Amino acid sequence: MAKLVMIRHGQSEWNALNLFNGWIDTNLSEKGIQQAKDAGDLLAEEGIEFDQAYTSVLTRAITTLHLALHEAGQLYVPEVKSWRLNERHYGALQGQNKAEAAEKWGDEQVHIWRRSYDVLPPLLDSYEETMTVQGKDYPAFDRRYADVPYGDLPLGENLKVTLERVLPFWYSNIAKDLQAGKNVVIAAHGNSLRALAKHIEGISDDDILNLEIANGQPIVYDLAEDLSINSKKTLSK
Ligand SMILES: O=C(O)[C@H](O)COP(=O)(O)O
Repeated sequence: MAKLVMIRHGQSEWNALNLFNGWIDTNLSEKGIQQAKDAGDLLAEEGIEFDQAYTSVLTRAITTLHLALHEAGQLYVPEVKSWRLNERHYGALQGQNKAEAAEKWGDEQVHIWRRSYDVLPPLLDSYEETMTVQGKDYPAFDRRYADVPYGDLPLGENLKVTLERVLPFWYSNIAKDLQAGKNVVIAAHGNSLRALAKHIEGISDDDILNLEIANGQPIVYDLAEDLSINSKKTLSK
């Protein structure tokens, strides 16, 4: 039996501003830093000893992993970062305000873009190096993606496409560790984790619309050797 813990990063600066974040690299807000530390306290209380950690190549998830592991006294745990665990790419919505988008396109359309399984958001026309929001430059695509084959970089993703790029990494790394009985922690993003939860829990394309994952609240799965779920619980303060 192995434990899999999934943590959505703490609140980001763009979550706080209600902006579509996606692949844009933003920091944790003060609240997000506290949420990440709280997640570490909860894991310490739970007494889980991790063998392997995974995260994306986005700062908000990496920082969350480090703060949580530090708080849990397990910063030494080996970690692997992969672009495949990144947030879903929000296409041309990235950097836009979610409430303003709802005023422009309607609540229902924006909800479909945010939560449907297979409707794509408006796509970018081309890869942008950086984007400027509120006078600040943010890297969009940079050297952290140098090893990703050009055609694999998204111009916008729905949850289905997100799952399709998460799954190769699940099979090549995470599932193997779990089958070997290792306890694994993944610090990632609302939608890359929804995609993984869909796969692990066998959630239907329709029901996945209703799954929300909160910032900084660890989800603990106890998994059998065939990766079926013995139990699942969400930790919160
Ligand atoms: O990318 C984002 O904006 C968030 O991390 C997730 O946003 P959502 O809840 O709108 O999918």
